[in-house]
Amino acid sequence: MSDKFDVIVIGAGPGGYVAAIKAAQLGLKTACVESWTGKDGKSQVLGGTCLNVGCIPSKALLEVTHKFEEASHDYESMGILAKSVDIDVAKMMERKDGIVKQLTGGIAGLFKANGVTPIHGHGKLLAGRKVEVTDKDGNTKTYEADNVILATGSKPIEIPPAPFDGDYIVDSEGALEFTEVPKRLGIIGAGVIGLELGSVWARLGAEVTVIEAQDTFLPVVDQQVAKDALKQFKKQGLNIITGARMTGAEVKRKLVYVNYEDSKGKQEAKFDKLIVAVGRRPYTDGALAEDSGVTMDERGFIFVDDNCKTEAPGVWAVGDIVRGPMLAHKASEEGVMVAERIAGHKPQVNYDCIPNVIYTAPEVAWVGKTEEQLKAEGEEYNVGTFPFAANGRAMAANATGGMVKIIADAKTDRILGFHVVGPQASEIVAQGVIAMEFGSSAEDLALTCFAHPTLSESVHEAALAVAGGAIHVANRRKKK
Ligand SMILES: NC(=O)c1ccc[n+]([C@@H]2O[C@H](COP(=O)([O-])OP(=O)(O)OC[C@H]3O[C@@H](n4cnc5c(N)ncnc54)[C@H](O)[C@@H]3O)[C@@H](O)[C@H]2O)c1
Repeated sequence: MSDKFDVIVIGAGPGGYVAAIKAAQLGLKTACVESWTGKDGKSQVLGGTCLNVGCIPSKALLEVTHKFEEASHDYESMGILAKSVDIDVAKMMERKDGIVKQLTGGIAGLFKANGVTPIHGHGKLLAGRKVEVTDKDGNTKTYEADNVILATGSKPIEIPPAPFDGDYIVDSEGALEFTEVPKRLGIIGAGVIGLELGSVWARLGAEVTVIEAQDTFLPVVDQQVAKDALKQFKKQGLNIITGARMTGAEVKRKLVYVNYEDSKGKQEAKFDKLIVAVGRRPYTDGALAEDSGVTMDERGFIFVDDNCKTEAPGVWAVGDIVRGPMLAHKASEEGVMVAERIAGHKPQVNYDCIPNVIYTAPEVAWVGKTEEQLKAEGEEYNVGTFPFAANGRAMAANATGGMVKIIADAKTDRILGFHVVGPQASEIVAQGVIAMEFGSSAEDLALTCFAHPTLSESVHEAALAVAGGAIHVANRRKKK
C-alpha cells in the first residue's frame, strides 16, 4: 500500500465514512483510519458510535419495545386479543446486534465499491498533514495526505458523583446491553438519551425515574411541544423529576443509592441500575500531536470556520468534535461538504435547516426556531397548530396524542419553525425541512395538496391555521 493519499479521514462514524466515500467518488485517493475492533479482537468495525452503540441499536430496541407495549396494552382496544404477550430480552438483543452487524458490514462493502482504503488502528495527526497509525499490537506507520479530515466523534460525559462502573452505573452504551429488565431504573439527565433509553426499559416493565438538573423540561424544545410531550411521558409512567441536583451515587449490596436535592429538599432513591446521560464530550484523546496546528476551546471542541476548516492548513474537522448539534446527519452533511470543497467545489451546510428528533413515543421532532427563541429575538410571528386528535388517520392508528406546530414570520409568512410531537414525527419533520430549505411560506404549504387520509394532513392544517384558515379544527389565530 502506498503511504501517500489525497485525503485521509480519521474516524469512520457518520461524519468520517460519508466524507471518505464522497471524496473517493470525486476521484480523490482516499483512506479512512478507524481503531474500533470487533468482539473477535481482530476485525475492524466501521460506523462509529451511531451504528455500533448509538442511533441504530437504540432504534432497534425502541421499535421492538414499542411493538411490545402496543401488544400488551393497546391491542385489546382495537379488537386484537394477544394473550400472554412476553418479551425475550436475549432475542431482542440478538436481533439488535444482527442489525448493527449488517449495517457496519455494509460500510465495509461501500468502501470497497468506492475504492476507499480502510486502515485499522488509532490515528494521530502530526504536523504537516502526516497521520501516524498505531495498530492493536502497538506497531506504528506514518501516512501522508494533501488533506486530513478529523472525524473522531464524542464520548459520554462522566460526572464525579456517579462514575461509571460498567455494571450498576452505566453510560448509554451499557444501557443497550442489559441482559434483563431492571426492576427500578434510575436515569440522570432528561435529555435525548435519557428519554429514549428510559422509554425502552419502561415499556418492558421497569419503574423508571429520571433526575434532571434543569427546572425546565427539554429547554431546547418549543415549550408548547415539550409540555405536551411531558404530559404523555408522565402518563406512560416515566417519573421525571426536574430541578433536581444529584449529589452522589453509591453501589451497596447490588443496588445503586442516589442522593439528590430537589424543591422538596434532600432525597434518596435506590435503583437496580443507573444510567448517566448528561451529555457527550468531543473525543480527540491521543488524536492530535502537540504541533499538529489544530486548536480547540476549553471544552475540547476543535475550532473550525463555517466550512469546517481548522487552523492547520489542509486539515478539516467535522461532526461531534466541532460546534453545532451532536447529530449523525449534521456530521454527514459536513463530511460531504468538506469532501466537495477539497475537490474544488463550494458547497455550504445550511445549519438553519438541520432537523432534531427524540425517538420516544410520541416522537418529538423539530427544525428551525422555537417560539421562545423568536420572542427573545423580538421577532413578530404567527403560529398555526393542529392536533393529531382531529386527524382521522391518527385515530385509525390509535395514536392521537400531540400536534403539528408551524411558526411563520408575521410579515413575510416565511416558515421559521416547524415542530411536531406525535406519531411519525421523525418522518413528518422532513416536510418542514424541505419547506424551509426551499424558503417556503406557510401559505405555500397551505396551497399544497396532501393525500387523504394521512398524518401529514396535520401539516397542511397547521399551515392553514397560521392564517386562521384550518378546516378541521376551530381556528384560534395567535398573532404576536
Ligand atoms: N435522537 C437523537 O438525535 C440523539 C440520540 C442520542 C444522542 N444524541 C445526541 O447525543 C448527545 C448526548 O445526549 P444526552 O442525552 O446525553 O445529552 P443532552 O444534552 O441531550 O441531555 C443531557 C441532560 O442532562 C442534564 N444534566 C446534566 N448534568 C446533570 C446532572 N449532574 N444531574 C442531572 N441532570 C444533568 C442536562 O440538563 C440535560 O437535560 C446530545 O448532543 C444528543 O443530541 C442524539
